[in-house]
This record gives sequence, C-alpha cells and structure tokens, in this order.
Amino acid sequence: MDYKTPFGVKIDLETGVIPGANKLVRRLSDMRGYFLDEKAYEELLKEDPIVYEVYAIEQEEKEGDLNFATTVLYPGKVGKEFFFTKGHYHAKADRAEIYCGIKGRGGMLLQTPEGEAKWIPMEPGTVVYVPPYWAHRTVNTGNEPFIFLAIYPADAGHDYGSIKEKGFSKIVIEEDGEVKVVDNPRWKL
Ligand SMILES: O=P(O)(O)OC[C@H]1O[C@](O)(CO)[C@@H](O)[C@@H]1O
Ligand SMILES: [Fe+2]
Repeated sequence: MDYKTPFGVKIDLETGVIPGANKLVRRLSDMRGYFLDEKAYEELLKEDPIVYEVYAIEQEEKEGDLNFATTVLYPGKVGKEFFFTKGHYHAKADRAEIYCGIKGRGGMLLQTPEGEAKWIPMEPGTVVYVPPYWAHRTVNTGNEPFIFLAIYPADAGHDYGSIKEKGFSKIVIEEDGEVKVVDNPRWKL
C-alpha cells in the first residue's frame, strides 16, 4: 500500500493565512453580474477591491480524501448588498462540507435547487454543516475581515453555473443600520 504522508499546518488566526497553501484572489472585477445594484458595481469597479482571498490545501480529486481552505472575506458593500463569496453547488452535488468561523462576523446563505433558502449567522467558533445538494455562499456582515475554514471532499468540485446565472433566492443587505435577509427581486427558478 502506498500511504500518503500525514501533516499538520498552523492557520494564522489573525490573518487566515495557511503557510504553503495555494492562494486565490477574487476581486470585484471577477464578480461581474453577481451583485444586484449594477450602478454601484460599476462605480466601485474603479477601485476594483479584493472581495476575498482563499488559501487552499487540496488533494487529488479522489473519493475519500479531503481538502481544506481558509477564506478571508473583506468587509464592504455593493449598494446595500454586503460582500460575499461567489457561491456554488458541488459538481458532485451529493458532497457535504463543514465550515468553521475563525474571525469576524457574517453568515452563510444556503439553498436547494428548488430555491429553498436558509441563513445561518456565523461568528468565531460557529460550525456550519452544509448538507449534500445545498448551494452555499458566505457573506461578511461586519466591518472587519470575516475569516473561516472550510473542509470538503477532495472530489466535490465546484459548480458555479446556476448561481452565477440566477443568484440566490435571498440577498443580504444593510437597511436602516440593520442586517436584513430579504427576497432577491431578480430571483427566478
Ligand atoms: O468557491 P467560492 O464560492 O468562491 O467560495 C470560496 C470558498 O468555498 C470553497 O470553494 C469551499 O466550498 C473554498 O475553497 C472557499 O472556502
Ligand atoms: Fe463548497
């Protein structure tokens, strides 16, 4: 038997950095069409801020193995809508995932293919179970970076398509100084 070598890494709990991980940067320009307020999007695009960074330790796409990644989701808004990750179903749709809040505040929007949505607030120490078949997107509702760890099957993959096209049935906005999870006016099944 050809065994893989076990290892440990230390996540920097202040910055979310995982030493030796692959770093992925997503700027606002990588997220055209994702936010509701197109005028506010074009305006903020002049600065093209980083929306989030991912530090991933990934294995070969094989059944039984696990990947893990931290995400640093920066604070900000496009119009009323808080910064979020793109969000996805898993390419192998029946694969589940675990998230754990490390720093900052926010939450996760989850959704079934039929459009049933759920919002789960997250803070440091919150563990979120993403069941098979649920799309998932994290949202920073605070004013500091929202940092969390995700652990997911190595063969889960990402299916961004339908979320990119249609978004989630709910959006997370700031209104009258409050965080509100409201119906997405552009949502259609
Ligand atoms: O892949 P998205 O939707 O851009 O969100 C990034 C986060 O989700 C993951 O893809 C895991 O679900 C991680 O790599 C990262 O934590
Ligand atoms: Fe995922």
